[in-house]
Amino acid sequence: MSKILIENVKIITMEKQDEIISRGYVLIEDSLINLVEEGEYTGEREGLEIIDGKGCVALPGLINCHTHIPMTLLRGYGEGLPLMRWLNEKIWPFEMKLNSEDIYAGALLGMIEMVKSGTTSFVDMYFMEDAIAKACKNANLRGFLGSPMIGDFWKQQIDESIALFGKYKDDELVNVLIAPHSPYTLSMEALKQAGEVARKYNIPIHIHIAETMDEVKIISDKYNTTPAKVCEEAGIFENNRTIAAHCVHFNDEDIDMVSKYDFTAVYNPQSNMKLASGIAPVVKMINKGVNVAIGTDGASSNNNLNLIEEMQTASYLQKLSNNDATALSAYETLKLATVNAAKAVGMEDRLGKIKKGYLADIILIDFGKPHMNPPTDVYSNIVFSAQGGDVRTVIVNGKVVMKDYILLSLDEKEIIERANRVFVDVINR
Ligand SMILES: CSC[C@H]1O[C@@H](n2cnc3c(O)ncnc32)[C@H](O)[C@@H]1O
Ligand SMILES: [Zn+2]
Repeated sequence: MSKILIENVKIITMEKQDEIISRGYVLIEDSLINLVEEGEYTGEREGLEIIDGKGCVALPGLINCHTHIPMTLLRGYGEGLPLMRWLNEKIWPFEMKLNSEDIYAGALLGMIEMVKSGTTSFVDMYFMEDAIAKACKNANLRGFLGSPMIGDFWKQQIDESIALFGKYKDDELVNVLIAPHSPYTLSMEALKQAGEVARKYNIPIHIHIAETMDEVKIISDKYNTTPAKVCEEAGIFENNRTIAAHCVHFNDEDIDMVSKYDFTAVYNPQSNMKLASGIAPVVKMINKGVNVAIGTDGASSNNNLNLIEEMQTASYLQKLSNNDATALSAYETLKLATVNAAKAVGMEDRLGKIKKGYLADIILIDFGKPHMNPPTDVYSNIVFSAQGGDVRTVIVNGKVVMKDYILLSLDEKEIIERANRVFVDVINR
């Protein structure tokens, strides 16, 4: 059995806002958290891997609820375009040339970036998810992976998802989702089938809904209703867990409707700002009881996968757009990336908190940096003052993947060089 002791550390459990252990320890046995206590560890030390957490704050690993991980390869590609032109003119022509090795290279680059900024789980949608699953295993990151259904090939794509589910159903790190791309890129028949297959296999759905006004118009012209209502009519939400990216252009009726389902709206503020898509009604959704999580979207519309930076933008944008400095506090924002995200993937009793019996996905943030002091309000310092590079140590599923800023499972230099080579190759193909 592997045992890790993190000691001398301040602990944010995310159980309650005022539940902060000012100096304590966490004992990890294999993949699980076994003890979370105040004070000194007095038990047997032989065989323990010790992590001294002095000067650090331990918190649950962050969960990025909407990504297209291999799009690190397209970072900065297709700049300055709104969504529909960005997809049609730049992104989709580039993606048509990608093979599974390219996707694997891009996924590893994304994983380095995520680990270094404190993300331990991510909810992804991309072509050839099997290559991304392989990268998850090599990097030791937790993935919730959906092979997309898009356009006319959805029947064979749904079969790919079922095969992927069969392959990984007992895996500790890889979880498979059903991923219909959106109501505007799929027929009603395809959306219905996505809902049915998700119910049959009891798999969550990952989809884009109501991202732009262009989408709202396309759907209104075709169905005379909203994108969210089309998904409801297709039975996507019925007895399914749905993780819906964007939800920017939800009206009040859409919000009331989704609040009745096991539905998570994923807020992607930087992508929505960069593509000028709009501002999601996050405060309204939370007040109506909708579970809201947070995601970066792909690195091409962001341009990074840094969830600490995303949390800061998330909160500031809601404060500004609601004209209310109390909107989406630091603590509420941290919940989007931990507790609410765990609920989104149906693992609220296993992920998103530092708690006995939970999976050992833990990060240590370095409070020794000038910009992290004085630590007046620990939540505010993490969400508003910290930078991705302040993440010192990362543990996923009880394995240390970064210790004292050094990556243990990935060769950073080699992965960056390979991704840069792939980008040039694909452009010239
Ligand atoms: C079919 S895999 C995912 C598909 O989605 C594309 N994509 C990336 N970002 C967005 C976004 O914000 N809205 C819609 N679609 C997006 C990605 O390039 C892949 O083609
Ligand atoms: Zn997306």
